[in-house]
Amino acid sequence: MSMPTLRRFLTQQSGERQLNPNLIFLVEDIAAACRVVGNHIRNAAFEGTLGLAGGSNIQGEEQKTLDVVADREFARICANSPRLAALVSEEVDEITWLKEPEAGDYLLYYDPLDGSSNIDVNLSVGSIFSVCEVENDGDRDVLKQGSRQICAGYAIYGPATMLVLTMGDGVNGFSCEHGTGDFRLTHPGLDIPATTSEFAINASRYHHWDAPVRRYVDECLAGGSGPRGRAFNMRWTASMVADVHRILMRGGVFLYPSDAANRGLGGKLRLLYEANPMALIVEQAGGLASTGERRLLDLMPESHHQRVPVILGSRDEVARLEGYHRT
Ligand SMILES: O=P(O)(O)OC[C@H]1O[C@](O)(COP(=O)(O)O)[C@@H](O)[C@@H]1O
Ligand SMILES: [Mg+2]
Ligand SMILES: [Mg+2]
Repeated sequence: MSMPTLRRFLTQQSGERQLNPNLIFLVEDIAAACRVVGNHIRNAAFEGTLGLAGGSNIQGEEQKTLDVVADREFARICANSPRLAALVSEEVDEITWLKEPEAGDYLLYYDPLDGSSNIDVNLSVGSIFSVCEVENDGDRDVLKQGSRQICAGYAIYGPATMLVLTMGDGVNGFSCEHGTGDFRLTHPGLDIPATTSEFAINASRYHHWDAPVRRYVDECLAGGSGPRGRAFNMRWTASMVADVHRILMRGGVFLYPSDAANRGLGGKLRLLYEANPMALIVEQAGGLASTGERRLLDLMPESHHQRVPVILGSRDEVARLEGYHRT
């Protein structure tokens, strides 16, 4: 079975799908950053980087030392990319401008370490990223609709490190080969089944949920004798990357909805570097991604750390949830 490297995959796209060499450089830098972050995570006990960093980010969340390390590595490695104009990171309050933006330059949005509450218990975590293009010379607007993303992906640091990538033409999974460090195409053409019997939600928030979400989960939990007429399974890892990865591998639906406790903040997950990249990946793999009321990729961002409700995964379940929100 042929397993081309990420470089070979990116450079072999032909015809209309041919990629700009500067975008290839950037994706390779992102992959290098993910490889380095994965190594730091694996060596954290030796490097003394487990535990809290002692500060908090703009979201008021306590930073883990590895949140800070991962952010620094992304910035250090990707800043080499020739046409990268700006970085928007979960861990940095302001936008980092690397150059005067020109039309065709790139904007990189990233969550350097996702699911960081799992770090100290040695469970799967990841990094999420998204790339948009500067439209006009001098344009410093980073608030782009998700549908304008030209590339999105994530790395999962699990039993194997994997990079899952879309360049707007399907979704492909690359595994990091231990020893060479090469990312090789091991999971081409990922496709989310339209139907599923598995959902993922933090059920400890049940008492905060709105009626449509309660209805959906209650119906799933009712099993074979309930309105859905079949048994559902439930999984929640508290790492969006791990939960979305499972959905790409075997289907499912993921919910971090708006609820009575997070509505004032807009939701929990961040639009530009969590929801949008995952929404593009899920749609490109044949699934749907919604706030419950609207397609995520159509939202017009209002601020670069904006939070949103997220419901994504297998088409039939997301469509059903949207239906419950309409009634
Ligand atoms: O702790 P909760 O409420 O279950 O939230 C878990 C969610 O928060 C997140 O950890 C947020 O990501 P960060 O670790 O980047 O802040 C998601 O990965 C995950 O889905
Ligand atoms: Mg995150
Ligand atoms: Mg994070």
